[in-house]
Amino acid sequence: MAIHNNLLALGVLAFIGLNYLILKIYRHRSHVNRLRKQGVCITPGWSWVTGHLLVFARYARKFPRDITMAIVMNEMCLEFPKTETFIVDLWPFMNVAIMTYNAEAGLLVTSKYNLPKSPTTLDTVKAIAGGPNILTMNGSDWKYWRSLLNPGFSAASLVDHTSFIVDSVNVFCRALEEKAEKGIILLDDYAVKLTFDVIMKVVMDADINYQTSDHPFALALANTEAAPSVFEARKFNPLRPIREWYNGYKMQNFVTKSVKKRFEEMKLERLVSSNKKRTSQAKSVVGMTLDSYFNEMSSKQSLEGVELAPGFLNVVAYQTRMFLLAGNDTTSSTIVFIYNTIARNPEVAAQLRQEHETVFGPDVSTIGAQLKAKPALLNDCRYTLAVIKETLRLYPPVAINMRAGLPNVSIPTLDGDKVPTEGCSVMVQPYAMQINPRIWVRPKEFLPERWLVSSDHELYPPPNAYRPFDIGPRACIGQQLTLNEMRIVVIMTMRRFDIKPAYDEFDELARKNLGLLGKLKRGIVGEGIKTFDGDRAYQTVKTGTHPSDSYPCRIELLKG
Ligand code: HEM
Repeated sequence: MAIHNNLLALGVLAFIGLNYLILKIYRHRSHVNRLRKQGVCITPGWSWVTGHLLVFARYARKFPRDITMAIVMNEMCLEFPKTETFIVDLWPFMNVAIMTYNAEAGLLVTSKYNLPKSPTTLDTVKAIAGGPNILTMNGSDWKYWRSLLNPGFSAASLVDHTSFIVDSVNVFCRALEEKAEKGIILLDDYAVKLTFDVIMKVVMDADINYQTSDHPFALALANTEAAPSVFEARKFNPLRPIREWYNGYKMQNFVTKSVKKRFEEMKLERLVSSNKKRTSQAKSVVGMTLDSYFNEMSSKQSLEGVELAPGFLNVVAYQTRMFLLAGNDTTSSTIVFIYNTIARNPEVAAQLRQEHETVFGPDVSTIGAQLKAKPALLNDCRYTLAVIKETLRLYPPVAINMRAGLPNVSIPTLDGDKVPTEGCSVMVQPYAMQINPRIWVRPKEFLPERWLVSSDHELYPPPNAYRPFDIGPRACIGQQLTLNEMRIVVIMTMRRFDIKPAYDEFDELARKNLGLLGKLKRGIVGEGIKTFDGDRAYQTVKTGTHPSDSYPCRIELLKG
């Protein structure tokens, strides 16, 4: 009898669940259908049951399995040259999405209307950041944090960072030197460690030396997947939430401990100096945050027994974790793609070396000291900056800017229609926009000179169509820092090393080392597609953006 009752209860629950699901699907698809009937431009092949999921899967089959979603989206974009804005329905993976790669529409979304960040943004980064943070917040919360942290990224503060960036790049160079002429290395691993050392210093004022020894936070971060590609099975791994919880716990633990320690140090400094305005440690993200915490306390309040409020400590930890994510893989993957584009364009390498010799002279060993003494020398390397900008045009590491639609806000299409945004996610596609053949001349070619020509030249970049850092009030706070860091890396390595991709050798080795199961699988499904646009190095996602297979390469030492 008891079993019978339990089965009945289960049956009723399943029935309610199924009806709820059907109702949800119906509501969602009706929204798309309404837009369709209004004549809004929509990707062909939509169905009431699967939306565009099967269409998307068909597009995805043309690419390597691990490629970023943005490249697949770009392929969809190519179908809409007349509107440059269209609807895609990938529910339940995402809300009804308005995709746009139109420069003017993108500007409206992120500047004029400055649409709010979509709740999906927090879902995507929650495993890493732990909770709401500057990237995901809206309204007054966001304003508070942005104005608090902006000064730490001002030109004057960035000059202060030059010295430790140079030191970190020196460690990077020593690591490459050790591996030079010795076999294949995975360059991405080295670049990630370098950028992690730098971002830890900027955010927490911590010298963690991840380039020379392991670090628990970095390992936990690397093991957490922010947003695996939509079509990857690992997204559905039932163990994933447990692993994410464990890594999140380790990250939160490390950050809160460090913040508490810093809080006590700053408190002591204020007590000793009785200067309640600013302490010497207020330059890092954590330092600035704690400084404002002290400053907001009533001046009469004694510092002696003051503790950090647990709620505030948590928010600081979320912000810190977000910064460590935002500043790491974005920069490291761009560094690797810079080397890749240089390897594919030898004339670019020659021009870079020529520029560095002109600015810093023939003795490569003095570059670090020169940069420390005069950080403004970076500005004399205009071609270097052009190479970095052009790499970011073709390989933008943040491949989608997602916002939430609002009532009464519509996005114009190129042919003059309007797409109502209410209830939709609005997704600006920087990659598709940055290679849009309607507005860019020779869009797929790597041409650093675009960034050096005058405005009447045909190669001159079209307005508002270059947005690797986003455009508008929510644009990347770290963009000048990362451009400085990347310039220092290129300047300090170009005349010491020649870096060549070694995918052929790597793939051959992988084929030889295949186990029985691997061979069987290859026999059945084949090797799969391994290149994009003829290049074996393409963008994949793991935590953030990374080059495929971590970029196997060989390092050659240059005499000089
Ligand atoms: C090549 C390197 C980088 C690229 C391409 C990049 C790109 C971007 C983009 C596109 C956004 C807007 C994201 C969105 O709308 O969802 C953004 C925001 C942000 N970035 Fe970066 N970023 C880079 C490096 C950095 C670094 C080094 C830091 C840290 C110092 C950083 C910190 C942030 C933060 C905190 C935000 C949120 C800003 C806000 O909403 O107010 N980024 N970045």
